[in-house]
Amino acid sequence: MPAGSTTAKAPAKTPAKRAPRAKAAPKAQPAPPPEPKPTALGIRQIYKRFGSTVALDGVALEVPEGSFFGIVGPNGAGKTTMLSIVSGLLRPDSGQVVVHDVDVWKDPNHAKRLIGVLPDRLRLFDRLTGAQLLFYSGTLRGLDAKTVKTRVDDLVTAFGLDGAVGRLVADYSAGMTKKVALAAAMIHSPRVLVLDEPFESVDPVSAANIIEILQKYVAAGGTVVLSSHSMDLIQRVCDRVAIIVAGVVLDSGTADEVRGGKSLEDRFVELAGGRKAAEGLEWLHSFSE
Ligand SMILES: Nc1ncnc2c1ncn2[C@@H]1O[C@H](COP(=O)(O)OP(=O)(O)OP(=O)(O)O)[C@@H](O)[C@H]1O
Repeated sequence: MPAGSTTAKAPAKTPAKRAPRAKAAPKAQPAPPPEPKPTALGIRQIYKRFGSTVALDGVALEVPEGSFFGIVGPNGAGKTTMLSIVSGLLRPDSGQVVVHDVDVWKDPNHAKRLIGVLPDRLRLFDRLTGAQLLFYSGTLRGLDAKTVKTRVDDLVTAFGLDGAVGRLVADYSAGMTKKVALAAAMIHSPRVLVLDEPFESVDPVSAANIIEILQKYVAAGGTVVLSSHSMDLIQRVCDRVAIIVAGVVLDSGTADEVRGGKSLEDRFVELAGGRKAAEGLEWLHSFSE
């Protein structure tokens, strides 16, 4: 027997009672990619000239349902022209716009029921009071009087216009006019809101209020497309962005994709061709009197 070996038999181990093996948890499957959202607004190869000025040079954009979509671009880039075409106010030379599968230019009546518009140059019936204007807007959209009245009351409260609705719109300040026009654009609960510079002239408290209204609208499945010169605001509230320069979309996508790690303002300045040096105005510094 080899040294070191032992004859003592180890006591036979009574097999420990095994706990019943827990069923293996099913392997976690990677979450399927989210279904792409349907297109709320499709802008397809839009061209528009005014005489020799090319305002839109083949603009194409897809805006998914439930987006808060911001359009930025320098003065004269074509933002208003594009939003006017999208909302059926201006006919393109060629191209197509669809809103929830309805062709804006083939079926304008149907398309306009789906869209609420805040145009750039407001042409409101300003000899009406705010309340009359809102009532008129709702009635024009085919709502019955009782529904319009309820919605007018809700909108007036939401936009903080309580003290102003009895006055003529012609006497409103620029910001109040913007707010009443925005309320009028929403009264028929459209599926897409097209807003050209909605925050221009609006004070910061009212702007925050409007943003909250729009965010709730988007959370409920509505789609907002707006233009603004406030890069900070667009960066803060929009989940998708397009940068338009000289009638061409130079970049579009999620806000993070477009920013590419920079601020939206820096990216905008980069695409818009950089800042111009403020030279040649020396005469401005030699005051006449
Ligand atoms: N009715 C019109 N007649 C002639 N030219 C026009 C008309 N409307 C727009 N344009 C021209 O088309 C181009 C695009 O103008 P648009 O108003 O769409 O620009 P924008 O991006 O909205 O500018 P801004 O930021 O200054 O509001 C500009 O060169 C403008 O002068």
